[in-house]
This record gives sequence, C-alpha cells and structure tokens, in this order.
Amino acid sequence: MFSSMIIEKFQQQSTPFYHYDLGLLNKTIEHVAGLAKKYQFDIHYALKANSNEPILKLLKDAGFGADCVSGNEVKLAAKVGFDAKSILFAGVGKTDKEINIALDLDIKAFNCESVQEIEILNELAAAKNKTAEISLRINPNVDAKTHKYITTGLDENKFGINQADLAQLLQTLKQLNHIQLTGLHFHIGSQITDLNVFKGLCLRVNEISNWFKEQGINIEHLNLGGGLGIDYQQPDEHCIADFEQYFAIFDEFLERKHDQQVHFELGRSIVAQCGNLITRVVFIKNGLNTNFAIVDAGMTELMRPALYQSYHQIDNLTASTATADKDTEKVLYDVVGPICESTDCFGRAVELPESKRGDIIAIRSAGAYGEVMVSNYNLRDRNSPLYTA
Ligand SMILES: Cc1ncc(COP(=O)(O)O)c(C=O)c1O
Ligand SMILES: N[C@@H](CCCC[NH3+])C(=O)O
Repeated sequence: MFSSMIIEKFQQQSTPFYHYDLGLLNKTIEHVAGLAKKYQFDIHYALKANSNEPILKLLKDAGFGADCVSGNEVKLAAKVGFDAKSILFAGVGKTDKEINIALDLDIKAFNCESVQEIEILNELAAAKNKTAEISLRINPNVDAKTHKYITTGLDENKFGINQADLAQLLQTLKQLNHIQLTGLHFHIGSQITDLNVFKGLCLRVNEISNWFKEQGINIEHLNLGGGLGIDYQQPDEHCIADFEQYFAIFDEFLERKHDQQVHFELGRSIVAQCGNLITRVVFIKNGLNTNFAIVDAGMTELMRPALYQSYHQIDNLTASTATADKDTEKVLYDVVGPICESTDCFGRAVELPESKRGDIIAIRSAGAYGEVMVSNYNLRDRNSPLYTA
C-alpha cells in the first residue's frame, strides 16, 4: 500500500497528520460516477465525512452534488464551486441564520425533519419573497443493523418525520405558500455492511412513495441517503466499497416513477479508504501484562475508536519496511495516544513487528469522519494534511 518513497516522506513530516491518497480517491470517484451514469442516479457527496477542499474539488469536477448539514458546509460547497442547484441542506436543528444562508444561495432543496422547521422555513422564505423547495426526511423505522450510535432510521432516533404525522403535515403544507414539496428523503444510518438492509429500505420507500401518489402529490426526487459501509478489516484487499451491489439493489427493488430522480448522499464509502492518520511512536512502555506503543496522535485526531470502539487497521510502516523480507516475530501492543483519557486507545493487543521510538505508524481507513471530528482538547496542535497522487 505505501511505497518506500512515501514512507520516507512521512518520516520527514511533523506528525501526526492526515495523508490522503488522491489516486485511490480518483479511482473510487470514477467507479461511482460510471455506475451512477449506468443507473441514472444522482450522487450528492456528504461533506460531513471529509470537507477538505482538494477532495471537494475532485468530487465537484466529477459532477457530484453536495449534501450539507450546516450553514458553513453550504457556504463551503458554494465556495468550492458546487452548483447551487446541486446543494442539499439536511439536519434536525437548522438555525435561522443557517436557513438564510441557504435561501440566499438558492440551493436545490432543504431536507426537512420536523413540522416546526418547515413552518419557520416558510416564514424566512416569505421574508425574502422566495419559495423554498423541500424534501421531507421521513423516519422509515428500518433497522440499519449497524452500531447503535450511527443508526438514524428507527422510531427512537431523533431524525426524520414519523410516518404517522404525514397526513397532518400535508394539511399544514397547504397553508404554507412559500414551500414547495418536491422530494422524499431517507437516511437510516452509516457503515451498513449487510446490504439486505437496503432492500428493506427500498420496500418501505415504495410503500411511502405510493401513499404520496395516492394523495395526488408528485414526488420529483427520492433521496435514499448514504450509509454504504466499507471494509475496515481489509483496507488493502477492499479499497473500493461494493458500490456495484449497492446500486444494483436500488435498481432492482426501488419502484421509480416515470421521470423521478433518485439521489444518494454517500460520504464514508467514497473517502474513507483514501485517508490514513500518520503518527509516530513516542515511547514504548512495557507494562505488567501489556506492552504500550504510545504514539503522538490521540483521540483528538481520530475519535472513532474512543467513541464507537471502532476498529482501524494499524501498520508500523518503518518496521514493516525494515523487516519486509524477514520472518520476524510479532509483538502485541496496545497502541495508545497521549490524551488524558483511558479511552484514548487506537487498538488493543495489536500484532506489530517489534516497534521502537520514532517508528511511523499508519492508522488506516481514516478518510471519513476522521479529520472532520478533530478537537483541540488538551490544547493540541494541528498539522496540515499531506496529499499524494
Ligand atoms: C442525512 C445524511 N446523509 C448522508 C450521510 C452520509 O452517510 P455515509 O457517510 O454513511 O455514506 C449521513 C451520515 O450518516 C447523514 O446523516
Ligand atoms: N461519525 C460517524 C458517522 C456518523 C455519520 C453521520 N450521521 C463515524 O465515524 O462512523
């Protein structure tokens, strides 16, 4: 995965930092764009996964739209050059300020998640003498079979409008002259690896979309959200997610009305595998029962293991290069960061070649929900990312 030239480059940089392999990103984008064309699907990249400008530019140039979840993301998407008519704005708690930013930019649509949000949007659009296009984010109560903390489509989750409230909502919409309902939106969770889940989603969406048809409402676009999972266990073997099967499921099971556009908001599956957190061993400490490899990145740089106990493959790039041809013994390390929290651990009992102070370590599959969730807890420094082709 890493050439000796790149490892040498890492060695010379101040760590920790994020490394992005734009060659792999381009390959992924090309693959997704080809399938989207085949099936006539529209892809809106979810900026929340990674909002670095060089990455956004590649996605924009490939013709993808932007899925945003804050006023700042909307502004950034417009700044990078996404056509306003390809920008969607989602989120359960849009503030008036954020709504106004999006109204001023004339974005494509607001994905609305509550009746009160739609009423406020109507007021704010009226004040600007505009009409806001909306998609209703509906909570379909479909289990994404993923980590509890990243499940979003169950009744107990805060996201979306419950199906039971839709009839009343349609009555309310009749009074709102500055709102135009054009779409339905669904997003049931992230890192979904059981693709059968998406078949279940399609069947539920078909029922809901037929109900809207029966009410005489023309739905121009169906937005199925994102959620396609990646292989964190084998990032080299499966560096591109299973988009073929994913899109094929929607093509087979989603009932698409004549001329209806189908949108996806993919984040993780596009950018996760092209990113790695590069860090350095600061100290090796041999505890009573555990060897610790203490590195200079922590949960402040990559929060996922601390937040969801998530697995990321960890490679010692220096030691692997040095011992490439030898059958060296492996040592088990807890790879931990310097932050004052016991959850600041990237992996327990990780099998690595014997490691030493100064070795370069790569924490893999960190391109999505890595750098965007960085914090400066403990007053941490922040280094710029490194992009390679
Ligand atoms: C509304 C919405 N759309 C799209 C995404 C992107 O999801 P993923 O990164 O799993 O593709 C998310 C994140 O889970 C989301 O909340
Ligand atoms: N931050 C989460 C994903 C959240 C997706 C956004 N709703 C992760 O790292 O897996």
